Amino acid sequence: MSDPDEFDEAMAVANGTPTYRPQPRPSEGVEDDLLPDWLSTGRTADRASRPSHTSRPSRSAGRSGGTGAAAPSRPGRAEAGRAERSERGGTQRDGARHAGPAAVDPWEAISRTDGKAPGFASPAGGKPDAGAAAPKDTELTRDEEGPADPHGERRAGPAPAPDAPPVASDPAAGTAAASAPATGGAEGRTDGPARPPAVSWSEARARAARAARPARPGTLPLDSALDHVLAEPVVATTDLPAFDSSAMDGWAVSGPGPWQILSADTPADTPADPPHVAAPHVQAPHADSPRAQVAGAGLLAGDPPAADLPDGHALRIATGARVPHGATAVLRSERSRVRGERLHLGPDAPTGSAAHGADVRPRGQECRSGDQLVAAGTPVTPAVLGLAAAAGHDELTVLPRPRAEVLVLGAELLRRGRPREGMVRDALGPMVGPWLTSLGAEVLVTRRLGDDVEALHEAVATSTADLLVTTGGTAAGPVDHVRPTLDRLGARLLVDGVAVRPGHPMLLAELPPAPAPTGGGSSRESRYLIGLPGNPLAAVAGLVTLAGPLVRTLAGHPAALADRADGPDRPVHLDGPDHPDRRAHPDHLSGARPWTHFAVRERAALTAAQRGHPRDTQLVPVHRPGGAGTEASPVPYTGPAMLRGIAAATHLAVVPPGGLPAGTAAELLDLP
Ligand SMILES: Nc1nc2c(c(=O)[nH]1)N[C@H]1C(S)=C(S)[C@@H](COP(=O)(O)OP(=O)(O)OC[C@H]3O[C@@H](n4cnc5c(N)ncnc54)[C@H](O)[C@@H]3O)O[C@H]1N2
Ligand code: MOO
Repeated sequence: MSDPDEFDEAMAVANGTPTYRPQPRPSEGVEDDLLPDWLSTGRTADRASRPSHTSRPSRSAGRSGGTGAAAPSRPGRAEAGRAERSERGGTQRDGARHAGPAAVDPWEAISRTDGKAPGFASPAGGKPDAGAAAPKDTELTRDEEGPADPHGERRAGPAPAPDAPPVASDPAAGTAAASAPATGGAEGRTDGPARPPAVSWSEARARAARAARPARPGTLPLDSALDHVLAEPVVATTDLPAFDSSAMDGWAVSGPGPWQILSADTPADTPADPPHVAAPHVQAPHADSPRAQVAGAGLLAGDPPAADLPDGHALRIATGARVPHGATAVLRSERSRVRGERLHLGPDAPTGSAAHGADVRPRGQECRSGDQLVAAGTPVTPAVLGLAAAAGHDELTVLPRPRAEVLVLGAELLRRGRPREGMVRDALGPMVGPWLTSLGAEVLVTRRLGDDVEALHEAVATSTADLLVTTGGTAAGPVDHVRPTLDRLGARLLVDGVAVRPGHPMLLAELPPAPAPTGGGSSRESRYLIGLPGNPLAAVAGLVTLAGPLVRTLAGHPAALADRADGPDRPVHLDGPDHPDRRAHPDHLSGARPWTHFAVRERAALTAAQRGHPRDTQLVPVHRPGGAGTEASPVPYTGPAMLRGIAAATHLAVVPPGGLPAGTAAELLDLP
């Protein structure tokens, strides 16, 4: 099929309907000592290997997928009635335009999306956190209550002739002129301005991964450190356990039994559970210790040290309590029997129930003071937080997460209610922010800007976020403002179209430095903008192709190493742990961490042949009900404008140009 877009739509209905069953996510570990290597990884070389974008290639010769088809007009956008609706506007336009996150110091900017504002202190003396905004959701588009533009401003000019030259200094005029039909294939041109050939899918990923590096580390309190990457290892501040402690509720005993109970009030000849044993030789408990409330319970967790336990004696003890000096074992209550004032092994007690050391957790069993518990470069999971606390830490030294803003473009988008009158619901506003969060970004705000080119320019020019992600407006339509706005701002396009279906108009740009922050701003060298195509599945393709590698890099995630090592499309065989590619590309580190679901190089045989695109990589939503090592089935409803298929999918399969026969292994990308 020669028309790539016809191809895309045809593929949407070509796939069969598989049976869907839930499946577990893969889980892998994270290697030690990754971060130091990572931080020293070829920054200079990476910069040098970047394409030069200081002078952007001319767009004077058009850019298409080879069919010469005219750009499909976007429903209603050019219609007078539509413009009129837009001009009625909404109520939040001006407010929304200024509704970006307050400028804050980068070290103040590490905030949780629940609105808490933890301190993020640089070890090098950074400022304490003054708080950062919770993610916001603003709009410049219409909602159920009415149109969103109170002033009737619709600044984008009419669509120019297809071959009109770009006018970079005039955003309205340059809007459509600079946007040739964006088909992204490496070959085939029609009328309209020229674009450079789209880069291959894997080269695009590699460029995104190499574009940036993590910012300076800082410290965060434990309750704010989740999902950050450790910049320093977690080291034990003490032995764990810090003292010999009881592993069971029962009796601390000294020597072989029977034992004399250090109490006089235990009923005679009764099972010893629960005994009521006073421990007169135990020191007075702290006022706030459990013993203060439980008289006669023996030694409880949290009690101060007890006196030595004499040979041949027993003392009631609870799980977690400090084992007194002189005790040789803990005898579980269910394995004991009390007769009068003496404690015996119960009739069913297994051999060794009171052997030396039985049911005692010796000091240092888990670690010694100074032991490394978690390596630098490891993502902070809930378990890491727990371990860090157990090991005596109140805060962790981590890399800041990249701070992202989402700009949703399109005046045809409804924020609430049912699609109607040529308008569609905004499917990307609710999706892109959480997707970026799952990748490791801190999403500051999602703004809806309609088709207002000036609002877009202002939003991009004034943002202090590390990463801006736009949706829509990447193609050739009259109100596709993203590329012209980047031109106007002097941005460098690092990726200008990708040979992938869907999603070929996607782009990645490095923005000029942020405006001088008032009260804070980014600590990073650069700001980036990812332009996601407006077709929803194409936007997903942009997220996995560009946002995944870039965000992982900015966040310092070890999986970014594999992204950076990516290159031109090539077959990948990483089946064995000793395969040289696998050693060079530590993709096995990506694991199933909360925001690292984009494991790379996972593979599965496909149950159905994939015709593939003649020139471009194709990303195919698949479902793999059997989990790792089993086949993956393409799902139906995967047209570029559809999300039904991807919502049912577990992965995106990477189908190289030319397709794959059934049963052939395809690379799989995990989905969040
Ligand atoms: N002449 C050509 N026109 C188009 C080409 C092409 O090669 N030549 N490529 C098509 C492809 S493929 C894509 S993808 C789109 C990308 O266009 P934009 O990034 O400019 O996106 P829009 O035009 O704004 O929107 C496209 C489509 O998606 C809908 N949309 C946009 N945003 C949302 C949202 N937040 N939620 C739901 N749906 C959204 C929008 O209504 C349009 O239907 O360009 C093609 N054109
Ligand atoms: O089909 Mo478009 O490839 O980017 O959705």
